[in-house]
Amino acid sequence: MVVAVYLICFVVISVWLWVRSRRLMPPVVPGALPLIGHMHRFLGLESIWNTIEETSKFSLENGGISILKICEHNVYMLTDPDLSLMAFNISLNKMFLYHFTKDLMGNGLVTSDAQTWKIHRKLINPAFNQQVLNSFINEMNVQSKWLVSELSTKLGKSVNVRKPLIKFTMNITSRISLGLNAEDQTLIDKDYAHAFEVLSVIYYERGTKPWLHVPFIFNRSALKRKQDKLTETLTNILNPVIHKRRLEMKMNSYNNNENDDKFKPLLNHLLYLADEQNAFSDTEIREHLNTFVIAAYDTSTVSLTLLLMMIGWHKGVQERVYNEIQEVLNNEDRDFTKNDLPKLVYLEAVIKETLRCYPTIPIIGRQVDVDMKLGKYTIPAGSSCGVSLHGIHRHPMWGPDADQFNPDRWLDPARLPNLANAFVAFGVGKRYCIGKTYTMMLMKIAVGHIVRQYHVQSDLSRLRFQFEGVLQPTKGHRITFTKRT
Ligand code: HEM
Repeated sequence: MVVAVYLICFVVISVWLWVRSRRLMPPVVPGALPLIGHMHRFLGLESIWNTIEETSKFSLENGGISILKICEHNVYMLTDPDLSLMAFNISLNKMFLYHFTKDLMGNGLVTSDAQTWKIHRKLINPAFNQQVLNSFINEMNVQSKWLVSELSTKLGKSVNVRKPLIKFTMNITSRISLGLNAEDQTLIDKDYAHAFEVLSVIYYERGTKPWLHVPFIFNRSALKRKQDKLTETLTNILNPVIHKRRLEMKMNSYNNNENDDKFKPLLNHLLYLADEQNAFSDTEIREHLNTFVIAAYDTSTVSLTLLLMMIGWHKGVQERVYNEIQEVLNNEDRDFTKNDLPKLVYLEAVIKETLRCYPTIPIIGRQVDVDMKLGKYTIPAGSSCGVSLHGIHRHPMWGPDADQFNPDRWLDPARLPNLANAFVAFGVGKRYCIGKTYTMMLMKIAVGHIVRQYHVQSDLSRLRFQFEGVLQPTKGHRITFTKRT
C-alpha cells in the first residue's frame, strides 16, 4: 500500500514537473521534425529567408520569443526589443555560425571572443570618431562622383546596380581601411575584391550545409582548400602594404593625432596601437582589416541598392530628397562638406526608413554562456540566442503602418516608438556596428551625388530576396537612371 502511494506521488510529481518545464519553454516555431528540427526549412536560399520571416512573425505573435531548432540545438529567437537588449548585453560571445569566418577574421571585432573584444573595441573606437570620419569625406565625394560617371554609361537602360556598387564600396573601403592609392587600383579590382566575394560565398555555403559544420568533414573538403587559398591571397596582399606603411610611419615618428583633419586610414591607427602600445600582432592587424572589409562592403552595397529602389519607386520622396539637397548646397555644383551632412534631415529619414523596412543584416546571434532569465523564461547556458532585427522593425510599437515605407515618421518624435532600442539595423547592445556613422555619411554622399544628376526609377512590386548572411535582392532590383535636365 505504502509503495503504491509512493509510486502514485512519484508519477504525479514527475508529470507536474514535466508539464511545468514544458509550460516554461517558449513556443517552438511550427514545423519542427524529430532529430532535424527545422533544418529542412533551411534548404534553398529563398526558403531560408521565408523561414526567417515566418519565425519573426511567429515570435511577434507569441510574446517576442520562440524556439527554432537546428537539429537538437535550441535557438531562442527574440523580437521583443527589451528582451533582446537584455540578452545581448549579457551574452557577448558570438553564435557558432560566426566561427566559420574565424580563419579570416580571427580576433577582428565581429568574431573575437568577449574578453578580447572588450579590449580591442575600446582601442579601435577612436579610429571611428567624428573627426576621423570627417577626414574621409573628400574620398567619399571622389568615389561617389566616380559612381555617377560609371552610371552615365548606362543611362536609360534598366541595370543591375550590384556590379558598379560593389566596385564603389570596395574602392572606398580599401581606401579608408588601407589607404591604397590609384596605382593600387588593379590589385583591388582583381585579386582583393574577388577574394572577398568568393570567401563570402564559401562561408555562406558552409553555414547552410549542416554536414560541413563538422570540422572533421569541412577540413577535408575542396571548399576548405579553396578557402585557404583565398585567405592566403589576402595575406600576401596585406603583408607588403602593412610593411611599407610601417616604414613610412616610423619615418614620421608615428604621428597619430586623431584630432587633426588629415586623412588617416584605419591601418595607420592599428599600426600606431601595435607598435607604440604593443596592442596587436601583425596577424591581428590583418584580421581587423579583413573584418572591416567583410563587414562593410556587402552591407553598404545592399543598403545602397535598396535605398535607390525605394526612392526610385516613391517619386514624391525622391523629389523631396532632391529639393533638400539643392537647398543645402545652395544650388551650387560642389561637393558635400561636413557641415552639409547634418542638414540633410529628410535624406537621413529616408535612409533610416529603408533600413527599418529592410535591415540589411536581418538576424544576428549569440552563444548563451550562463543561464539567462528573460521575462518568464530561463534560457539555459549552452543554447543559442538570435535577434530578428527584421522582426523588431515590424513590432506593433511602430504603429499600424509598421509594414509601410513612411520616412515622415522619423521627422515627428511623437510618431516614433518611445524606446532607444526600437531601431536596430546596426545591431543590439554593446556589440553594435562600429561603422554606423561612417556608413550613414557614405550613403548620404553617394545618393546625394546620384540624385542631383539623375532621375531614379525602379519597380518595387517585383523585388524578391534571399538570405546570404545579408538580405540579398535576387529579382526585381533593376534600376533605370535618366539624366536630370
Ligand atoms: C548599412 C551598412 C551596415 C549595416 C546595416 C551594418 C550592420 C551591422 C550589424 C547589425 C552589426 C551587429 C552584428 C552582430 O551583432 O553580430 C554590425 C557589426 C559590425 N559592423 Fe556593421 N553594418 C554596416 C556597415 C558597416 C561598415 C561600413 C563597417 C566598417 C567600416 C562595419 C563594421 C562593423 C563591425 C566591425 C562590426 C562588429 C562590431 C563589434 O562587434 O564590435 N559595418 N554591423
